[in-house]
Amino acid sequence: MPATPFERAISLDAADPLAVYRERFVGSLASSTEPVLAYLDGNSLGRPLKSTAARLAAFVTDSWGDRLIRGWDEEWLQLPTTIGDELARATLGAAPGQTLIGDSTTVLLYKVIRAALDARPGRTEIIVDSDNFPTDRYLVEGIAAERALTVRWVETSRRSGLTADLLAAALSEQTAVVVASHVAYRSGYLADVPALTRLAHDAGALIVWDLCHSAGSVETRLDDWGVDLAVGCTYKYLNGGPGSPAFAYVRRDLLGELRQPIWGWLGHADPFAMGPGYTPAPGIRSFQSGTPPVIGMLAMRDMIALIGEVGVEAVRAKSVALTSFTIELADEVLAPYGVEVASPRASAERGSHVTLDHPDFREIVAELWRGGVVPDFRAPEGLRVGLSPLSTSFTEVAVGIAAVRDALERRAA
Ligand SMILES: Cc1ncc(COP(=O)(O)O)c(C=O)c1O
Ligand SMILES: Nc1c(O)cccc1C(=O)C[C@H](N)C(=O)O
Repeated sequence: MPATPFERAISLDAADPLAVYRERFVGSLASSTEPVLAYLDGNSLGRPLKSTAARLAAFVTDSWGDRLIRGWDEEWLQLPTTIGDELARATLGAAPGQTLIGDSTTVLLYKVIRAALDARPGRTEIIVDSDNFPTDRYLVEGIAAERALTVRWVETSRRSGLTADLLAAALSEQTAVVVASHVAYRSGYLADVPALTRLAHDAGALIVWDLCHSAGSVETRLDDWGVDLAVGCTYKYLNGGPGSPAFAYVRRDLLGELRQPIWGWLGHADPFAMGPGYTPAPGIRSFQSGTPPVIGMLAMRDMIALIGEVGVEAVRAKSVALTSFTIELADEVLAPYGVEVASPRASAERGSHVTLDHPDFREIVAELWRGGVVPDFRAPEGLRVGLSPLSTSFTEVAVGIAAVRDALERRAA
């Protein structure tokens, strides 16, 4: 008799070389066969690592409490670039000196898009796709209005993403900047960053990549891929906690050329001179504006170190195994109830979440949350299963899919 989904999940967990890391997270399962909570939303907010509790407590007593104002000179002012370089090495594929932590994703995106636009004077269009994340679309609309430019919309479907063909058809000698997501927030579509970057460059444009849904779960090789600019959040697969600051990558040879628009004192070459006039700092520090959010940067350090320890290839392999298992169970268990897979079936075209469509999912997700199964809902009818490679088990996936089946079954009865 073929194994049931639960039996298969238990064997997959038993054979998973990364399973040992699950116990490092707060709220991880005591036993893989009896999950307390099937947490399937690590693509929105990652679980904290247990080591983070001690790191935060020690910061209050030893660092903030003991060093007080001296902490700025001794360590804190350097943290945006120190942690930026740690992140660059562990998962971004970027050499030191090009990555900065600070602000929110939205604010950093604004800064890099504006800087890129100003580097392409005379060009009149910004390209963005219609299913990109709202903040990306709204920023592009706002910046276009601010600068009297045109938004060239590329129509993407909520089940796919920005392909090379679609981008090639939209690019022209008027394109100044393209704004694109590496992993689409709804479908999980994984864009071909090197190919799209080459296309943008061939048209003389710059391209800004939103890495929110890939950083920490999908390998990136920003330097090798010739990426111009990239921004991502740290509260999803980098487990930095709610509202942890974002990161920005600016390719080294653009650093002298690009000027970001928010001229604050800590982006100045000599902030403590407090002199007249703004002279940008050399290097990536010119993308900083104000005081770094030090407390918010601490937790991600634990996850960056863990990804470095495990290796991003192993993290990606587990992510692919989890998303593949989710699709396998969706086809087997949920398709008979009319559920459709709204994510790419080819793992090479998929990030670390899977979206399933059904007209009843809005209500069903609310029921699931009450019952200890936590995916999320994205309109109009998508249930997103977020698979955080180092903290999600195959059994959590099986528990989640069974709960969805039970909810659909109750409706059918
Ligand atoms: C692709 C993408 N961009 C941006 C954001 C959010 O930006 P912010 O951190 O400024 O809220 C998210 C998630 O919230 C996202 O998924
Ligand atoms: N950033 C979020 C928030 O502040 C509240 C609730 C959810 C989020 C998210 O991260 C949403 C997520 N980026 C998405 O892809 O939908």
